[in-house]
Amino acid sequence: MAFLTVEHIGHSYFSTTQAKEVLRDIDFTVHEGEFVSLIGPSGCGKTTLLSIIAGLVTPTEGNIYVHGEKMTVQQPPLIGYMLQQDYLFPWKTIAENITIGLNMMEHSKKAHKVTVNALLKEIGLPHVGNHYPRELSGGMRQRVALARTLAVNPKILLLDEPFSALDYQSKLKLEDFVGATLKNHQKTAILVTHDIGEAIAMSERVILLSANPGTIHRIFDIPKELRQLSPFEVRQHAMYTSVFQMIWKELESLG
Ligand SMILES: Nc1ncnc2c1ncn2[C@@H]1O[C@H](COP(=O)(O)OP(=O)(O)OP(=O)(O)O)[C@@H](O)[C@H]1O
Repeated sequence: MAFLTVEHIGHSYFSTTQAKEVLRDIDFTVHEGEFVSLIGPSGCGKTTLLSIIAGLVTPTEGNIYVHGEKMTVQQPPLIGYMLQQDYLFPWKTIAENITIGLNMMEHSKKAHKVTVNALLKEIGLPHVGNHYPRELSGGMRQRVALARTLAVNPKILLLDEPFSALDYQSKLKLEDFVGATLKNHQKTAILVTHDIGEAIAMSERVILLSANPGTIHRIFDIPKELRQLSPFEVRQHAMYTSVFQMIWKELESLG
């Protein structure tokens, strides 16, 4: 059974004078532990689709199923979000920031401490728990944001351009880090990105949306040879350029 089923999703935004159809008949499934990317022209509805999957927006048409269960806005699945900005609270320490989601759950403070320490170690920042976000670089802050997301053990991770605010070197390092960490935790993830290279490097499948309204134009299966590599290694592989050119050509054909 598919872990996530996106079934005939359609969405329109309504104002007092008009309705704007943003998504039409979006249909795909994601398996447990799979990493899928959404790409497409600006304004084709990628963020709207993520918000629908997260249960933040009720679609005008269609349904979302997680593990076969129909999702409702009243009872959304436990979703982890990673965004372009890290949204760490500047007045809280790194450890307190990681604990924010955990505090809403019924665990003891001692259990929180164990989780936070394990995550700090995992993100390679074991000694920053008592520091404040302003003392960390952009890449380090995004690693903390990932730890905060993983702390609540979400069913699905939704990544909305989480690397786009970083310099190129930090972006490549963080792609590798996030890819390895999510694999390690066997998390199912959906990434929205404008960077075709990033989508190829991180994903098992790339879904290309066309715009006005957003529909699925084509789904690309990333070759097995690339899927076994880290994102950085994928970018060095001989097959990378041909996959890039194939997706680029399709994206260009959309105008
Ligand atoms: N709350 C809203 N109310 C009305 N229109 C909206 C709303 N949110 C988004 N839109 C419109 O819906 C369309 C799709 O927006 P969305 O942000 O989902 O696209 P996107 O593919 O993520 O864009 P980008 O790649 O530029 O980030 C756009 O035309 C946008 O202006």
